[in-house]
Amino acid sequence: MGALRHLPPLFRLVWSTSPALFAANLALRLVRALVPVTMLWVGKLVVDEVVRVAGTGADLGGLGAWADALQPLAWLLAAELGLAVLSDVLGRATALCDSLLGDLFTNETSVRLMRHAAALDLAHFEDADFYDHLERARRQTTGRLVLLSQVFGQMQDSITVISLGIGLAAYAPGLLALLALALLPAFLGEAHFNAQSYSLAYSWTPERRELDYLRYIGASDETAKEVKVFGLNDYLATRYQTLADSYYRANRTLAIRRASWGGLLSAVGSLGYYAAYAVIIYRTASGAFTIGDLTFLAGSFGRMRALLEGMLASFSTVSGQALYLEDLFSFFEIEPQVASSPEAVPVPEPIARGFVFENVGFRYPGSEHWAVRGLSFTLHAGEALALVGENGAGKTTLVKLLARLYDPEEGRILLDGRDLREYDLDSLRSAVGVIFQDFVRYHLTASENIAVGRIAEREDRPRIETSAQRSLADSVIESLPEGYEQTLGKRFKTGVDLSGGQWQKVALGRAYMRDAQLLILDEPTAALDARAEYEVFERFKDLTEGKTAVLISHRFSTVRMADRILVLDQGRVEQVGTHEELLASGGRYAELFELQAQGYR
Ligand SMILES: Nc1ncnc2c1ncn2[C@@H]1O[C@H](COP(=O)(O)OP(=O)(O)OP(=O)(O)O)[C@@H](O)[C@H]1O
Repeated sequence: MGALRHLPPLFRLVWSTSPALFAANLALRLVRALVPVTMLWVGKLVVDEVVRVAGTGADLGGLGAWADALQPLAWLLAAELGLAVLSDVLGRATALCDSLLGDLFTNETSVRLMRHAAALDLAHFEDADFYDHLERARRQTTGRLVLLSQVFGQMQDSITVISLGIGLAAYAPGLLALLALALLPAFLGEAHFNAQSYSLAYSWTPERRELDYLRYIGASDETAKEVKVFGLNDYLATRYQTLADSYYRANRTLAIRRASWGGLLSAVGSLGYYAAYAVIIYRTASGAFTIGDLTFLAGSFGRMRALLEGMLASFSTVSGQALYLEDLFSFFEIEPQVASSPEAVPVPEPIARGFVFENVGFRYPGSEHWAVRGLSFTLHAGEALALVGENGAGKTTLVKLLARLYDPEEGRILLDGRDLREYDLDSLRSAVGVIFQDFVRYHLTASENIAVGRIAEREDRPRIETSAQRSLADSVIESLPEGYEQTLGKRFKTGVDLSGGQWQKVALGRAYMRDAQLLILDEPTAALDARAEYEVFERFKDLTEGKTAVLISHRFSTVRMADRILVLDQGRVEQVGTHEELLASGGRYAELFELQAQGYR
């Protein structure tokens, strides 16, 4: 029952999707709800009339007498026919409203979910529990169609039951109470098993996610070649099967218990119904009820029992599904931690002095290990700074802090003397452009793949083409059958995949497209051939002209391009200086440089 508290917010959400459809749906259902009792009543009148006419023993031989005697019956039959047609029309109209409303609702909640997820912190996405939550919420946006029409159907059936109940109460209030009492155990049983199903599904979320993941790596374009050459298929299939089997077993136990108890408790309900029926037959036989009353009462009881049982089943589905709404609504309640403060100021344009890291320390959520700590250095406005260090030294983490994907746990980062947290987040993000090492290969058109660098300018074709030229992506794109309109990647039928280096040129185009005040390139040339790398560097100066740039690379040919170099080791600054200074000082930089140089000799 507690789960039902999610229904009012659900209704508000549905109402906001389309007030007109919502209201039409309710109105149609209200009318439809009253049709059954009216039909049963007309049916009773028909029977009573037939009995009456038969009882008068009137001679129906003459046409006139015949017409006179049967006229009321004809009217009654016409009324029944009208009601039957009305019921059918109303049924179709409500089904139409339900499906339109359901589709709109799915679209709207999906969009809301995407928007909300996008507003959350990166940290959330790196947290498995959050992912489970997101996954559960996501399932709600597609599955809730059924819930909606069930809730509406439930309301309609309740009105029908009440109307039948009023009719029945007029004849036999005691029997009504008997029926309600007999159905109660089945109702409680259903509610109990729902709660159990939900907690089973809930506790298995991580495993269900693993199942999805295994299914994905077992059969996806991105993993197919590695799965084949390593012969992973059997391993993955067996692993899937083992996990799926244990989930199946847990589910089966519950399903069997539910079915057994459900059968038993509903037999109690049937018992109540037949007891009431027996009483009605007895009282008709003893003359207390007419034959018409008998048909009305038997019909009403039958109808009511079917409705109550249906409602019971669907109530338990409704409350069961409403439990899952918890996931959706509580997902919407998650607030981002990295956000703009109300007094936030815009990022200065141009940045006058630059960024200062003051004793910055950061641990990833859930990790004991400091990714960076005691980090202090200055990134001057207009300079190109290279970050060098061994794997795991903290280079990417530093960049994430600079772009405020995370906030430091210790110390602070200043921009022109103000804490980064005092700036408006949108303005900060707009001033910063990052091309990550693991940039995204969007399976969209080539032009969109560059335009993502500044999506607001996606219609600015000259800007896209200039960006492509400068990042050397133009020759790649021009050789595609459909040029800039070519869909990239293999996900869609018309897509054409690129080589690693070609993708990197496209991604680099985003940096030119972005044209941000602070440009961060994480391994921008790792996949480029020697000639392309050389050419990119030729253009590097004009990419970073008048801008502040941060460059992460393991290639010293790239690193040398920078004005200054920061050597990181285990999350701390080990050395800072120009290439020449660092070589002369003979520390870690000189050592790493020498190691790489040796490889080329
Ligand atoms: N999302 C994460 N969650 C937890 N720990 C992380 C996460 N990302 C990185 N780390 C840890 O933080 C430390 C710094 O990682 P970072 O990615 O900044 O290194 P890096 O210098 O960029 O390395 P590479 O040269 O391999 O790209 C490492 O010890 C790493 O294990």
